[in-house]
Amino acid sequence: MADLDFAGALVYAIPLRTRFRGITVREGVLIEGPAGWGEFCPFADYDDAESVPWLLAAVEQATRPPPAPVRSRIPVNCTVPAVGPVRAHELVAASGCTTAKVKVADHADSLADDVARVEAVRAALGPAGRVRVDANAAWDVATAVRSLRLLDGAAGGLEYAEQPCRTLDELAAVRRAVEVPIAADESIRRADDPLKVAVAGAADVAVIKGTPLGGVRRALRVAEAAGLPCVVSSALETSVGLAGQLALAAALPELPYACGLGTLSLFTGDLVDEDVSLRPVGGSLPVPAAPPAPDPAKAAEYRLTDAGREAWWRDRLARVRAAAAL
Ligand SMILES: O=C(O)CCC(=O)c1ccccc1C(=O)O
Ligand SMILES: [Mg+2]
Repeated sequence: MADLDFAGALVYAIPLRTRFRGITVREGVLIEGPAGWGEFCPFADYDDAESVPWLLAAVEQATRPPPAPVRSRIPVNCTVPAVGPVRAHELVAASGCTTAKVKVADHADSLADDVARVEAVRAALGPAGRVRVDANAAWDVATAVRSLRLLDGAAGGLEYAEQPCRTLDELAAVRRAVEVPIAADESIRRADDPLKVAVAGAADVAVIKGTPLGGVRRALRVAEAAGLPCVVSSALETSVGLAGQLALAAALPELPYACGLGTLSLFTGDLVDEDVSLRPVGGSLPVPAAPPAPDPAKAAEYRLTDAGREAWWRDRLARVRAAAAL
């Protein structure tokens, strides 16, 4: 990969507005190549082997133009972290989205909080909106069934529930027991064979994250193998990496649901100029022809300044590059 500027990689750190997936500051690296900029941003708890597809996604974006789009705008959901009902209502009302994804099961005994959050989100969306929940594999089957019945009532009908439990067998058992459609997220990302998800009768919807799946082309193959309706979702990239996720959503043959790509609202800032920043307007995002380049002033503002931490990222990039044989 001689044409990629690994030495000139920009290491960033952007604070989040609310804690999400246990993190308060999003960190990553931007790398420039002949087709533009790519983003390498595996979460800190991912080991080198698990980070390889994240690097392949960055390399693909920096070296190859995206596949041909079949649509030019992508409807997105508002992502509601584990906040109180007043804040949840504000977030949804300010988002301009007609679909909201609500994080649930964030802590032990969260059900009363989850119900209040889901009720507030429904009130903010009105009866025509869609409410989905994401439990990030936190429940066992019995808890999932009990919780989803309650949350389905609180929502006045849930669009679907994302990854209520950890295993495919558990997802299949929940799916048989409740009316709420089931979406697989972690089960797709971490499966050796995404086809198993459909075969196991475990899900109605596949959540496809292009960054951990190794880029747009690999993710398109996973989507095809899954044989289910797909929702493209972010891994909390800046606008640079989100451009690739929009290219993926634009290239899928069918896109029946709003995508989880409105996540820049969880960030306090971005690395590109306001004009090209991928913040949803009126509940959708445009598909950029090429990834936006970082704005030098923004890159300077959010440059990771802790020297030890910066060295950790550069070292990690070198190790993952070696593991990927790039
Ligand atoms: O799907 C969305 O609305 C936003 C993306 C999202 O929730 C997410 C982002 C990073 C890591 C994990 C997840 C998740 O779906 O659990
Ligand atoms: Mg999820």
